[in-house]
Amino acid sequence: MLLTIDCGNTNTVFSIWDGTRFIATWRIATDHKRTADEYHVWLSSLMMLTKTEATITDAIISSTVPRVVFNLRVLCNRYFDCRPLVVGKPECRLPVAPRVDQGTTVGPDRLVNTVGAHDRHGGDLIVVDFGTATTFDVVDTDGAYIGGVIAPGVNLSLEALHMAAAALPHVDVSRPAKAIGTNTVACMQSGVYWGYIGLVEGIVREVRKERDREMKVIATGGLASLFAQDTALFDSVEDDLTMHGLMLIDAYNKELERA
Ligand SMILES: Nc1ncnc2c1ncn2[C@@H]1O[C@H](COP(=O)(O)OP(=O)(O)OP(=O)(O)O)[C@@H](O)[C@H]1O
Ligand SMILES: CC(C)(CO)[C@@H](O)C(=O)NCCC(=O)O
Ligand SMILES: [K+]
Repeated sequence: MLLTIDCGNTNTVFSIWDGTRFIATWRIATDHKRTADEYHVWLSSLMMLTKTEATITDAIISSTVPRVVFNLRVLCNRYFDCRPLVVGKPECRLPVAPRVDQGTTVGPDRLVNTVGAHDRHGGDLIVVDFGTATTFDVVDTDGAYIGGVIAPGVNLSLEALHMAAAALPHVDVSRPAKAIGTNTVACMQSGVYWGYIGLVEGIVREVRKERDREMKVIATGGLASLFAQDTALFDSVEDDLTMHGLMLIDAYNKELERA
C-alpha cells in the first residue's frame, strides 16, 4: 500500500491508499523537530486504534517545508523499508512540466493540486487552496501549471490582526450572521469572512479576464466548504484533491519505471 504525505506549513496529513481507495487519513501539526521514531509511534498507534490493516510498501511526500523531509525520509526507510518519492525533486517526474519563470520553484502542493484537478476536470482550471496561504493555481488546457496567486491564509489574517492590535483578541474563522458586526469579534469575523469571499471572487474574475476563456474553479483545503456557502464560484469542492494528486504522481512514476 501507498503512504501519501502532504506536509503544509501548519499541518501534515498522512493517508493510506490501498490501490483502490484511501482507507485512512490522519493529521498532525507540522514540526521539523519531530523525529522518524515519533512519527512511527503516532502512526502505528492510530492504525491500531482504528483497526487499520495496512502494509505500507511505498511512499510519496509533498512538503512545503524543506527541513521536515529528512525525518519523513528516515521514517519511510526505517519503518516501511522504502525510498519515498519527493515531489519537486528531479527524480520525481510530473505528467506535464510547469511553465513558469526560469529558476523559480513552485510549491509542491500547488503542483500536486494541479495534477489532481486536471485528472478530474481537464483544463482550463483555477484551483483555490485554503491552507496556511490561500493559493490560486492556474492550470492550462494540457494540465500544465502556468502560474497563479498567493494570498495570506484565512487563519493567518485573523492571527495578524490579533498580533498587531492590542485590543483585538484571538478569533477563529466562522461565518458571521451579519456583515455589520456589533461587537469586536463579530466585526473581525465579518472582515475576514466577507473579505475572503470578495478576494476569491475578485481574483478569479481577473484571472479569467486575463486568460479570456472559460475556466472551472476547484476549491480545496479545510475552509473551502465554509466559503462555498456564500459564493457560487466553485464548480467543485474537493477535500481529497492533494492526496488524489499524490497518488496519481506515484502511479505515473511507477509506470515510467516499468517502461
Ligand atoms: N469549518 C471549519 N471552520 C473552521 N476551521 C476549519 C473548518 N474546517 C477545517 N478547518 C481548519 O482549517 C484549516 C485549514 O486546513 P488545511 O488542511 O486546508 O490547511 P492547513 O493545514 O491550515 O494549512 P497547510 O496545509 O498549509 O498546513 C485547518 O486548521 C482546519 O482545522
Ligand atoms: C504558497 C505555499 C506556502 C502554499 O502552501 C507553498 O505552495 C509554497 O511555499 N510555495 C512556494 C512558492 C510558489 O509556489 O511560488
Ligand atoms: K494544504
